[in-house]
Amino acid sequence: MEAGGAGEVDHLAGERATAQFDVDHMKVAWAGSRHAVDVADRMARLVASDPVFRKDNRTMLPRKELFKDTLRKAAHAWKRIVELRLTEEEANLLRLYVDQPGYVDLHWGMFVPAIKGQGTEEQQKKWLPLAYKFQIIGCYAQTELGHGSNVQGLETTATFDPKTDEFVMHSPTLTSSKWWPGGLGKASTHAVVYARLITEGKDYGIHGFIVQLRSLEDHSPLPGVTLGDIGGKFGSGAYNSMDNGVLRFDHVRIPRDQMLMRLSQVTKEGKYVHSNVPKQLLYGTMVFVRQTIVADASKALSRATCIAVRYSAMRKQFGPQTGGPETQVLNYKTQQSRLFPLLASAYAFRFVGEWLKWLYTDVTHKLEAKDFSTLQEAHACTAGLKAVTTSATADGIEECRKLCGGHGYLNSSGLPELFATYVPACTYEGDNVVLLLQVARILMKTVSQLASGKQPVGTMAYMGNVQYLMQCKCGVNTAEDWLSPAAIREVFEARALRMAVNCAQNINRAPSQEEGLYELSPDLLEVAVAHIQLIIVTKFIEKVEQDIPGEGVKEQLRNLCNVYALYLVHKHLGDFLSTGCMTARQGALANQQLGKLYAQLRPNAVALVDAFNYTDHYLGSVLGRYDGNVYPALYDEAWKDPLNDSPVPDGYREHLRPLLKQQLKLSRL
Ligand SMILES: CCCCCCCCCC/C=C\C/C=C/C(=O)SCCNC(=O)CCNC(=O)[C@H](O)C(C)(C)COP(=O)(O)OP(=O)(O)OC[C@H]1O[C@@H](n2cnc3c(N)ncnc32)[C@H](O)[C@@H]1OP(=O)(O)O
Ligand SMILES: Cc1cc2nc3c(=O)[nH]c(=O)nc-3n(C[C@H](O)[C@H](O)[C@H](O)COP(=O)(O)OP(=O)(O)OC[C@H]3O[C@@H](n4cnc5c(N)ncnc54)[C@H](O)[C@@H]3O)c2cc1C
Repeated sequence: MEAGGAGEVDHLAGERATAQFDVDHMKVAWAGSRHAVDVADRMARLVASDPVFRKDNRTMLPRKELFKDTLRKAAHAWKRIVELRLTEEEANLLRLYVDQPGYVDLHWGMFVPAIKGQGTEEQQKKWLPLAYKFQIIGCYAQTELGHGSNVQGLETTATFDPKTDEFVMHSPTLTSSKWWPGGLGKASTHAVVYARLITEGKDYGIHGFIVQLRSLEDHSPLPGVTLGDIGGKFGSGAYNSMDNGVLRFDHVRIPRDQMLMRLSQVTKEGKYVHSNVPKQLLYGTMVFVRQTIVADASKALSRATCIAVRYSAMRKQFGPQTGGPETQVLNYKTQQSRLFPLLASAYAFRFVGEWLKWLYTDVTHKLEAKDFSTLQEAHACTAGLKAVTTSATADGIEECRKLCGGHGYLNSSGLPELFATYVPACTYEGDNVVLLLQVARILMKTVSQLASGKQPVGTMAYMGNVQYLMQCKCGVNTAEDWLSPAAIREVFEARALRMAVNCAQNINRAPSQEEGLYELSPDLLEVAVAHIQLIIVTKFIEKVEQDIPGEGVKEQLRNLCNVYALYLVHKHLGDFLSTGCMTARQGALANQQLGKLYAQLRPNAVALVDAFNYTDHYLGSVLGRYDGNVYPALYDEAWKDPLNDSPVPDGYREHLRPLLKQQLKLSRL
């Protein structure tokens, strides 16, 4: 059943009637434009109405069948994209709503961007048309068995042979086996492989190479190439639809022009030439994907909160002492204090994701004009926001499962699979701790440059206001004072800066900078988190300050923004108090205001998740159904489990019957 379909009984109608804002306009605010709502709606319904894209049986499929199902869906999606002549925007949305991780994600999401970002014009002309038409399938083969985070530690070699004008790709050790790349195990014909470039006897470090892995005739691995899937992963269904793979090379030769040569080149004679650009541009594909992962975080968290809010509105437990109807669990203050910050976070991540996309596009234009000044800002923002939003989303999905009680643990709730599919986002595209330490190092560098008068820019500009922020006092006197965006912004800026300065001072006391960074790394993580939370809060405030049409929409977004900020104040009160940014009384007032905001949010909760405009197909949850008619659906769903195919289970004759007979004998004794 789909959102708002005709002829349904809406069990949540009462909830929808209490909304104090125009849901249709909120859909526009969420999606970014009316066009974005319409096109997403069209693609979601196209997928939901196509039986090939059915996914309600996914968690019951054995791995081989699941993988075949993924291949079928990917091929069918491509057929529909071609038949309907979908635009790139429509095609991306269609794939999103198919909602099954598979090789296409890496083909479009990493292989193509790697060639675009690191290939010369000539290389792009040769490879991209093949990739665009799916005449080749590509993946991104960087991580190895022995090294993932430490990219400079990769061991695969690409040794140039001037005699044949070829590179020789080789995996010298077991630990140099490529390990994890999605799509590599079974589907890809090609890969962008990251390997140490060796020419004229010298190791020039990591570079990218396009390597064909499988025959385009019969898909068998090419000579010298060992390929396979790395095995089952966490959860049922979930990321098991993806063929994360292992790859080894035994002296495999590729033409010289398959080295991605936009950033550096090797001549026919074997001379290494590095263009006058920062080496870190090699990491450009990761920066691009980290940016998309932030947008995906809001999608995953909004799905989980949509399920938990709708279910909490229909689920009833206990009731007033005086008797009468049971209470909707959404009315319990504890339920609200666990759920509403997650709902607010979904909105916060949506808007910061929108801003990050703008930043990424802006930086890309500057890079094209050979202006590299914003590269560090792009790295810090993508790495930090990726880390903070994915960690909060993974934790948030699990909290939503608990918020749905026992039924949340059923696969049919959609939450176990959503969690299992989502949680590796904390690891891939950079382990979150490793990424936060990158942000912290940049913050420490910025603090050390303050003394020399260098003015920080971009999202670190606030650090230039050091004199004021190190000594300012929070002016909040009443709970309502916490509704001031200026007050919120100031305490978040002061907290982030004071934590950074304190940490920098402690590092300076260490025998060496390196030792200080090592010893204080747990503190550095917290410094990075404080800075990134400031960015998210700031971008939400800026969003709310824009012109937002629709009755009551702006007010709801302001409430959500305040919930997000004050929830963080409450959660990290220790940081705010220990840095002297506020008093314990002001902390208590923040919490008092938070309670009032939850009460204001309560009548709008169901409508706020309706604004995500998700179909029941995309949500994939019996508990999150648009119509709220949960119990009959839960009951029906149970009977679909293969274990219920027969009333007497397989194994009865061998294992249950003898046991039961034996007990019978004993009882007769
Ligand atoms: C069609 C659209 C759909 C798209 C959606 C697709 C989504 C598909 C999602 C599919 C799911 C999963 C796919 C998963 C894929 C992967 O996981 S690929 C592998 C990812 N691997 C990693 O992320 C590894 C993490 N490690 C690193 O990034 C680096 O090794 C690390 C940064 C940790 C350290 O690098 P070093 O070179 O050793 O650098 P360091 O000494 O620390 O720093 C030197 C210098 O460089 C700066 N720096 C580092 N990284 C960057 C960067 N990315 N950009 C710019 N600058 C960078 C750093 O700040 C230092 O600067 P300084 O000035 O010298 O101090
Ligand atoms: C589902 C999935 C899909 C993937 N897809 C791809 C893909 O398509 N292509 C690809 O190339 N790779 C892929 N990867 C690999 C992924 O990018 C790496 O797993 C990731 O970068 C983390 O690296 P690692 O596994 O080496 O972790 P490790 O670095 O070994 O991490 C282990 C632990 O050590 C800690 N640690 C590591 N370094 C430090 C440090 N300097 N300071 C403090 N703590 C540290 C980490 O925080 C973590 O707790 C995928 C991984 C997963 C799980």
